[in-house]
Amino acid sequence: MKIAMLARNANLYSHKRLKEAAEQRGHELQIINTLRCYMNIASRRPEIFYNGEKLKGFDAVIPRIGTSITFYGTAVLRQFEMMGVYPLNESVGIGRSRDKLRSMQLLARDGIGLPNTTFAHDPKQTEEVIKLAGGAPLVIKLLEGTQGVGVMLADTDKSAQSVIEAFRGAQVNILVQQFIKEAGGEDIRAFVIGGKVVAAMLRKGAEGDFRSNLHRGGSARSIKITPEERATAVKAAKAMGLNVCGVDMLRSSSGPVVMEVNSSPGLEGIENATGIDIAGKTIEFLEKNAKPNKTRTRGKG
Ligand SMILES: Nc1ncnc2c1ncn2[C@@H]1O[C@H](COP(=O)(O)OP(=O)(O)OP(=O)(O)O)[C@@H](O)[C@H]1O
Ligand SMILES: [Mg+2]
Ligand SMILES: [Mg+2]
Repeated sequence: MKIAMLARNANLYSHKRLKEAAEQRGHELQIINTLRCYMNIASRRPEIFYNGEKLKGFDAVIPRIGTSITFYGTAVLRQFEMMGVYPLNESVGIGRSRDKLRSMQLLARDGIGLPNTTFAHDPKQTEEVIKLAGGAPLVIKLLEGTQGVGVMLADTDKSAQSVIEAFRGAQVNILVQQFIKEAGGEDIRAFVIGGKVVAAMLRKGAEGDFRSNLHRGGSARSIKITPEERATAVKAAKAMGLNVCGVDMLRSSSGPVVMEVNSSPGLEGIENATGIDIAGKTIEFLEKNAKPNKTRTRGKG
């Protein structure tokens, strides 16, 4: 196969591992800097150019699009889709995953367990929103945060109110969510490839932090998840329309609840914690599925 990987930094662990895994299996993998691609949206003749040359002959594309370039990155990926190149994850699925509210709505529709979540535009509804989410303690999240930045815990209704009002005043979109205290600062990352959980880890936040993100100083270890957790992760991936993703869940007293689904999950934490060759499994998935014009998005946008 000839594989394109849309990524900005070729030296990141995940990117190096995917390249290595592809080459080990006899494929060619070209790292393409997403922001340096330019496109010709010509009628019936979609083209992408890179460093002055037309990109052609690719069987598959691996999107590793950072959250800061979602708009341009998904446009470049969509152009590959229009050309009939098989995407590891489709542009539509990535777009969904980048908006927490949109993701939650899709997951809720499919009956997937979620923390009680509320959203409002009008600052006058703050009190109602707090009540609807079940009252303090509450978690307040920026709609487009990542790596745990922009996730806050409000201990009282009063502090929740002032945080919500501050963000609303600054025109920032937020979610207000029930705090799952019984999770004890731990969450589960289930790594899904092609409708199966291939690895799972338990992440624990740094001392005194309720956020378990590894980027915030958390630690991780391999765990065996329950059949219910496994089914929830698989269902969440399907609801989002993602072939490869990291499903983050909390262990609540009423079973697993999904916090978010990451469409470009990092490989370093999960490979180190579990010893599982995620990069190899990803390339294997492409070997089985990457056929020309197999993308479902093609023609749908
Ligand atoms: N409702 C909640 N109850 C308890 N803990 C929570 C809740 N929501 C988030 N957390 C904790 O905060 C962390 C960060 O939250 P979340 O994953 O939603 O944010 P993020 O910034 O998008 O992170 P990521 O880098 O994983 O995309 C979670 O991993 C979890 O440990
Ligand atoms: Mg996120
Ligand atoms: Mg998270």
